[in-house]
Amino acid sequence: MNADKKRIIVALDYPTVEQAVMMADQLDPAQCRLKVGKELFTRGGPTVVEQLQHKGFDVFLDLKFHDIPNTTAKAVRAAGELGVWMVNVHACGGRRMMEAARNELDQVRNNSTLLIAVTVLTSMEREDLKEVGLDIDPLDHVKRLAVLTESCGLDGVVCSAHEVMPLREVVSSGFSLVTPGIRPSDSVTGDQRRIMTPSEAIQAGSTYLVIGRPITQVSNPLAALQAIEKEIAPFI
Ligand SMILES: O=c1ccn([C@@H]2O[C@H](COP(=O)(O)O)[C@@H](O)[C@H]2O)c(=O)[nH]1
Repeated sequence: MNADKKRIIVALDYPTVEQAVMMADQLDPAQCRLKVGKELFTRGGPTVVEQLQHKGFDVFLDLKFHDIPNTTAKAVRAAGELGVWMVNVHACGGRRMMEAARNELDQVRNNSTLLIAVTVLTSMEREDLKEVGLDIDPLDHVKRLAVLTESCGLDGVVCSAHEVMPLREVVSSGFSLVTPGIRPSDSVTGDQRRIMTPSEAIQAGSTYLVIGRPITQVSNPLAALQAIEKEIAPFI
């Protein structure tokens, strides 16, 4: 049972701060959260995060840190000090990196930032893993990384909605499962591979749905968001 009714995180993947802020201005912080990723952060830096926070939004800073433990931990600390709602690292950085990040974040005063880890990118399928030397089913790798992530004291993982049900057998119920790769039935897949519709993902048990282009790249973003909210409403 998820008490949090704000289940949609809108990915503000825009090339300019102006476009991102214009989109945020059409949204309601009581209804959704926002994600700032690599493109927008590289353009706008911490200022764009603060602008969105000032408008009342919880911000997921999706920079997927992956580096040596000290560097990753200090970057996560910076995110915590910025007061973001959620920040992430790559689980494949391993135990020492994730534990260092957890410890560093815990030292930030009055901090409530959620720290999660990316397992296998939703754009990857079995063949992609094979090419990088991992000849295994994505689900098996996601499970392994999720169990490792929880044992390092993190708050959740990024995975595809396909993995949510099997993951619940190996992680605790309070562990957040954040799922991008969400595609309403009438939207294009693009570069995503392990996809699900919003209602399927919620019914599978996703804690949060990360949705970008199906909302931000259509002619009427607000209508698209409202349609998704309506689609998932019976299941939350
Ligand atoms: O495995 C992952 C991790 C992160 N993402 C991010 O989510 C959004 C998805 O955007 P769409 O436009 O809905 O595809 C995007 O910002 C990715 O960087 C992901 O897709 N998969």
